[in-house]
Amino acid sequence: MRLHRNLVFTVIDSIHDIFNEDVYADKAVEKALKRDKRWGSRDRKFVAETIYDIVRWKRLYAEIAEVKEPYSRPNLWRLFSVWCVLKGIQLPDWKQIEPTPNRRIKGRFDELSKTRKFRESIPDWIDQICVEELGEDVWTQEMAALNKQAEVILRTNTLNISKENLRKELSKEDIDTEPIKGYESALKLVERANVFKTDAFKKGFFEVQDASSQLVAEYLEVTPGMKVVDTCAGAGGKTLHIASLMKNKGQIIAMDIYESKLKKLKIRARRNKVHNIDTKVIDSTKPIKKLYNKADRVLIDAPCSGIGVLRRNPDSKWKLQPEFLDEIRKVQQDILQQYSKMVKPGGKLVYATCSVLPSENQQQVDKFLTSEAGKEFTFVKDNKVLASKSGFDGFYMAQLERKQ
Ligand SMILES: C[S@@+](CC[C@H](N)C(=O)[O-])C[C@H]1O[C@@H](n2cnc3c(N)ncnc32)[C@H](O)[C@@H]1O
Repeated sequence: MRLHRNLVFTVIDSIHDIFNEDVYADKAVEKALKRDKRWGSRDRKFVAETIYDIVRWKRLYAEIAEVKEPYSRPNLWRLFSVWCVLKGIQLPDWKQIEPTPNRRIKGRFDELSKTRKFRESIPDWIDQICVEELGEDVWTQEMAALNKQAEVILRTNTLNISKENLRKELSKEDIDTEPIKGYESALKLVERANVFKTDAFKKGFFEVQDASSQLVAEYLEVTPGMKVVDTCAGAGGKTLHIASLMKNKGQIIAMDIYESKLKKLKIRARRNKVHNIDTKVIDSTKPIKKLYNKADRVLIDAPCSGIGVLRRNPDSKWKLQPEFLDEIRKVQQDILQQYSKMVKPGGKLVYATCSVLPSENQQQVDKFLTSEAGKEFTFVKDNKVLASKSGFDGFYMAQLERKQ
């Protein structure tokens, strides 16, 4: 493989932004891909995948290269050299690249690979918490799975097209997909492609959504005509799925503390031809109280550590802080206590996270069920989705029913 200077310089600038300037990796990649309109799909793939690789393996590469943060330009080039050697790419003869014997890099890689926190490139504190909560064996497998590149999964918007017809439409646009057993509306891309450019996307035939995430709306067991509150709706990934399952009939109230996210949801709803969503910003306790005892279904897709979706957001490993985890666990319990009151007697509540940590998942549900507010509910079922078992994101979902 021949390395192109402008592509590699873009990678170096981007990892500088991510590691030294606290820019989110997806934003840095977005910016990088806008740098040169002449780049073809292979160039773009190189830029995006190399940035994500170096972000994912930062700790391992830094240990191999013996560099410390904040990374100077020469040290960013050293990280890049490690990436090249481990990928089997010959180091170019450029002045930025110090001659480093491949033997030395490979030797350090073999040595460091004996220790999980280096091999899987994970901060000590996350490794420690996950071992405590999941046990050595489960965590070792889980972390290896969370370091794999995520496949692109689509959710058919069955309001507008069937899964089979969507396959045909996409194939006309040279995108091959295959169904995934056990996931009603999901299609997996055979090869990565920019699906957002397709006519099928513009016509609202699908959304990009991981297969595990697609289990959440189904867990709510909605039917057309119900009143459903999606309390942490964000930009509406799951709200749109709920609307599809309700066949556009009934009412969905999509709530979030950020108006900007709900604005994005509205744009997506229009493209999806969804007409039964009302949005409501949670700017006080008022909008919640107004809905006490009113909803057939309440979804709490709670803010969480995101440890189940590290395949997609590898930079979270470096941005996450122990204090944030403590804080978010408090928010999760608080949300459960308050928002559960919107469920009407006989109605159902689903609590979900994209984390695999029991302290954010079943322990939160257990704590809630033994509290005053939780006494009104019975536990129906839960699903602990591990990336290592499912092949998709790590997720948790629990269904509770309010007593009559
Ligand atoms: C896991 S994300 C939701 C993802 C979204 N449901 C989807 O499927 O695309 C959690 C959301 O909770 C919101 N949030 C954080 N604190 C909240 C609170 N106290 N009440 C309601 N929403 C909150 C965040 O803004 C974020 O959008």
